[in-house]
Amino acid sequence: MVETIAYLGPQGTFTHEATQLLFSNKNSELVPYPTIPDVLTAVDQGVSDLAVVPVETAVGGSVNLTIDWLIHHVDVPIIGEVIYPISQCLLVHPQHANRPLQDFVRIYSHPQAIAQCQEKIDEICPQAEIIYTESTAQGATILQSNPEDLALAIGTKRAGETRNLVIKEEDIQDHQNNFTRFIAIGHKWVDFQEEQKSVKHKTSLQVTLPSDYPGALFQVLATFSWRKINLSHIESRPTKTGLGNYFFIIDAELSHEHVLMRGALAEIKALGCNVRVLGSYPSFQVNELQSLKK
Ligand SMILES: O=C(O)C(=O)C[C@]1(C(=O)O)C=C[C@@H](O)C=C1
Repeated sequence: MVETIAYLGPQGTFTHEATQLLFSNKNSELVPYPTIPDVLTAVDQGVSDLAVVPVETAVGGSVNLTIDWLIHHVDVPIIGEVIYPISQCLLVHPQHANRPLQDFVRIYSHPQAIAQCQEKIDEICPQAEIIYTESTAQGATILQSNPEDLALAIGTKRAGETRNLVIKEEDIQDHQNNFTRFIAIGHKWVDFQEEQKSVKHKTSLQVTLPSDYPGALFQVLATFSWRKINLSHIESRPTKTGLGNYFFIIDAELSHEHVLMRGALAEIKALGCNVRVLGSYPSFQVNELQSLKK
């Protein structure tokens, strides 16, 4: 049966690339949605089998929209993640390909892509107005359909190629270690493509501390520490029930079925914490963009 996989589109986003990478061995139909809530809702409501969204970027940190929707609006487990290198390209409409960069009055892109290229923009096009879009590929689409607009877009090479735009420059991000973490969610377990090497197995937890309990967070962290379970991420997000009320989101590098993790979870519950397992899943790391070009 053909699986449907929702992703943050349109075609040519970094999320699209990450989705193709994760599911390239599958007989699947990739369906673009314009916003992160639309993607997550599609799988929550059963319109789509699986979904892929960004969850953390190297420059901007956590993608709060993704985390808040996973916590507050949908109830679908994380089943995999890929840490993927982001190569930003400067795109231009062919009609303006030979113009000097100081002629351009606008740049379209996703806020994270702009942040990743801020120094470059200040250097080559400081006069341009920044117009934020829902995705990098949406910016490329706007450029394609408005040839009269003296504008640039920042996004994937593929977004430029598929829209007949000119790739003016590649790798324009300010820092070369520019990775984004994408997660796949779904109600069914998936065998990711065989050549993918799972470098780690992670478990993501949402922990609510008991109120008025001195040192509660310290004790939660100690349950992992003395079992030597490595934590790759910890952050707090508002419970939305009142000022100062927070959940902790903790990523631990072990399967939730491992005896040590089961022990840690039991101990955290015994402390009076509420624990929700957001997912226990393989984590893949792609170091070189070359491995995608197949
Ligand atoms: O706009 C895209 O191409 C996306 O896939 C979104 C997104 C993000 O949310 O950070 C993904 C990776 C890059 O960091 C820039 C943008």
